[in-house]
Amino acid sequence: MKIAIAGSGALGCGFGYMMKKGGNDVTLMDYWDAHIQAIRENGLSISVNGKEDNVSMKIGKPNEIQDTFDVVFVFTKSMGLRAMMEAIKHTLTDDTKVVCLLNGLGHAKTIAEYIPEKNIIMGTTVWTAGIDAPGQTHFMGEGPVEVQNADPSEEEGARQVVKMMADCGLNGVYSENVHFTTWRKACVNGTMNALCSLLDCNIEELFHTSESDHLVTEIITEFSQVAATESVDINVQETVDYVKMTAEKVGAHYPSMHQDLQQNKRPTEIDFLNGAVAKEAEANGFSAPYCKLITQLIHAKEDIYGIKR
Ligand SMILES: NC(=O)C1=CN([C@@H]2O[C@H](COP(=O)(O)OP(=O)(O)OC[C@H]3O[C@@H](n4cnc5c(N)ncnc54)[C@H](OP(=O)(O)O)[C@@H]3O)[C@@H](O)[C@H]2O)C=CC1
Ligand SMILES: CC(C)(CO)C(=O)C(=O)O
Repeated sequence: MKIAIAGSGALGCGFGYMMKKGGNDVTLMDYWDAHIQAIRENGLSISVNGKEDNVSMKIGKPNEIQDTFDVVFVFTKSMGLRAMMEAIKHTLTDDTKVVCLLNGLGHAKTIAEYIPEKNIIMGTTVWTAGIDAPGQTHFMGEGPVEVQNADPSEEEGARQVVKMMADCGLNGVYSENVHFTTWRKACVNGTMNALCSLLDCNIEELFHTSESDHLVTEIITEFSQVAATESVDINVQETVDYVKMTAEKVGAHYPSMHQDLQQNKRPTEIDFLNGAVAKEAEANGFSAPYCKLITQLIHAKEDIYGIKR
């Protein structure tokens, strides 16, 4: 397949690498000059579950890429999705599938402003990744990547993307209910990402604290109440168990929000996670006090670090 990665940070490089190794024609797109230059000059250096490799990859800024693609994976941060969709319009044909695995809520609506629903594939992943230096990244875990077509009549296209990812070792899985999968993943990030960022700890450390059970249960209860307003059934106890199982799998990883806030002093995705839940709760006439407080605290920390939103 002819594939583009729109936003080639940590996860984008990991997916791009795996899909190139699997025999696809992959182009990375990004705006970060030092990263682009490093990959052009020295190739992408990547460690996949501890195994080092270096590959040459095509990379450019969206306006420099004149090709069109069969599939585009968007891998920006949530705040950058709209601008990226605008910037890559010329690389999309009437049939290009756009796959979105970003953490957070509400992305399908943003993408639908740019392409027909028949071409949207939504999903989640628990692969983890990080950037060590421009042009140097790591990619860890075993997946899965769960995706589903936004338009119910377009299952075949999503199944082809699932097969391609499975063939590349990305553990692609077809999701029978991507709304549920997205909300369940939002519960993972609304607990682990927000709390590890505030407490400045990794996931393993968080789950060894005496308060983690209580905090995780309260936050997931609020996510569940808002999910119900969208007819998505998030069972609190099952989801707490799922979050703990995910935490055991990813271990001492620092979630992407911790990487943003504490390590790189960049804006966080909190408004698309706990912030979105607090806002939707209020719009529906109830409150989500844990999510609201966590959002305010993350924004206060961004202010202390002088991070512009
Ligand atoms: N990392 C992880 O383990 C996981 C991440 N996710 C989700 O995937 C999505 C992408 O996340 P992730 O790949 O971690 O994001 P990154 O921050 O690594 O990359 C996103 C974009 O940020 C910019 N960027 C990153 N670092 C720098 C830097 N130092 N200087 C300048 N620009 C930089 C680049 O875009 P630009 O140059 O255009 O600004 C890049 O395309 C998010 O929604 C995240 O929540 C989901 C599961 C796991
Ligand atoms: C680690 C993981 C899978 C869960 O927190 C993640 O989604 C992230 O780092 O953003």
